[in-house]
Amino acid sequence: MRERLLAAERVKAIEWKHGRLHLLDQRKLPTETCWRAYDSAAAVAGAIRDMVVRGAPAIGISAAYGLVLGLAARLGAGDDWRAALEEDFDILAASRPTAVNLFWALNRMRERLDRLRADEDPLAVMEQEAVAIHDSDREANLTMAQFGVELIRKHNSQRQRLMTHCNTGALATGGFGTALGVIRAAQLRDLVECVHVDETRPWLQGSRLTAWELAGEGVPVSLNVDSASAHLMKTQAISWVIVGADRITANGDVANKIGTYQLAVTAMHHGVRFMVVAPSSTIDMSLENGDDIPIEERAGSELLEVNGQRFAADVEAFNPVFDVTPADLIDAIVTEKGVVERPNTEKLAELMNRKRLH
Ligand SMILES: CSC[C@H]1O[C@H](OP(=O)(O)O)[C@H](O)[C@@H]1O
Repeated sequence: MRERLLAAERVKAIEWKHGRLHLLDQRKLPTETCWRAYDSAAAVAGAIRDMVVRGAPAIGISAAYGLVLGLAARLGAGDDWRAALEEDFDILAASRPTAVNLFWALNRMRERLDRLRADEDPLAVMEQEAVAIHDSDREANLTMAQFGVELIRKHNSQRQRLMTHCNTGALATGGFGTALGVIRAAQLRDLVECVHVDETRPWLQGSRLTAWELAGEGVPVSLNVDSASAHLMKTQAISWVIVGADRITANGDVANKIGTYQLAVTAMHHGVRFMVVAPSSTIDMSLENGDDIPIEERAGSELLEVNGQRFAADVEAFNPVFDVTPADLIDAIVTEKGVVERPNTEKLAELMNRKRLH
């Protein structure tokens, strides 16, 4: 399966070359392919904030490269670069609040910096660490794709209908995707009759990004408005809802794109299995449950304006872009360390004690 996924790879969102970070501007997809080059930590923080790049793992990877860019500038200034670099850590950490992968990546970069030996070149070491974060995410996705497709086959080895929300593909990660990685693997194992894709308002990650990623690889896709997902689960034989995550707490509660919680409630009501696919860098054991996950609220203009046309004047807009799904609505959490069925605190603690495979 690993080789077949590698052979099928068509899409990437992040490239580090010649000491600069190149990001595919996801605000322009699918109608325009526009790559942007970044050469400072502040500019990368802006790209994360403005969702040029988005998706929990992709945000973490981009922040790691952003820190390398910050270090290059600080070393060049010749001042006490460690103290000056704190400003870059802070600006990157402030870019978006919910995806814990951002903080996991910055912490991993800080830990490597703290282990720097006098005979090591700081820039070379930190660039290697950022590349390692990127590569390990790709490897984790290949592993999770295999774990997830085996879980699907365990319950049903025939072609079946799957549902997904938002975008969890190559555009949201270091490659292949998390939930979309499982769906890609299911397609390669001839297990897919149709993938029902929620358009995922207001940013339309589903209709603009997921439909584009999957259709471009011949995966049968049916796009639906978010409010049709309950009707689909009632009237179609959907076997799994498969989604990603931005932060998973110690008890298995999951923060993910707004709309995920109601999908889970509806899935429980209709006997549809619910799978969350996320690398262990998404698991935040410092939070006991999902009540404490910071939920990002974005500008009301994302709801009230389209293509510069404002829908309604003087109208308040409530625009939280994540919600929290309680662990008891989740059938399985798939990570690169293994699969946790019926997640709870004890099972997640055991999983996190396992050695990372990549
Ligand atoms: C592979 S995790 C992707 C995760 O991130 C998305 O949020 P956003 O597009 O706002 O960064 C969404 O929650 C996805 O599940």
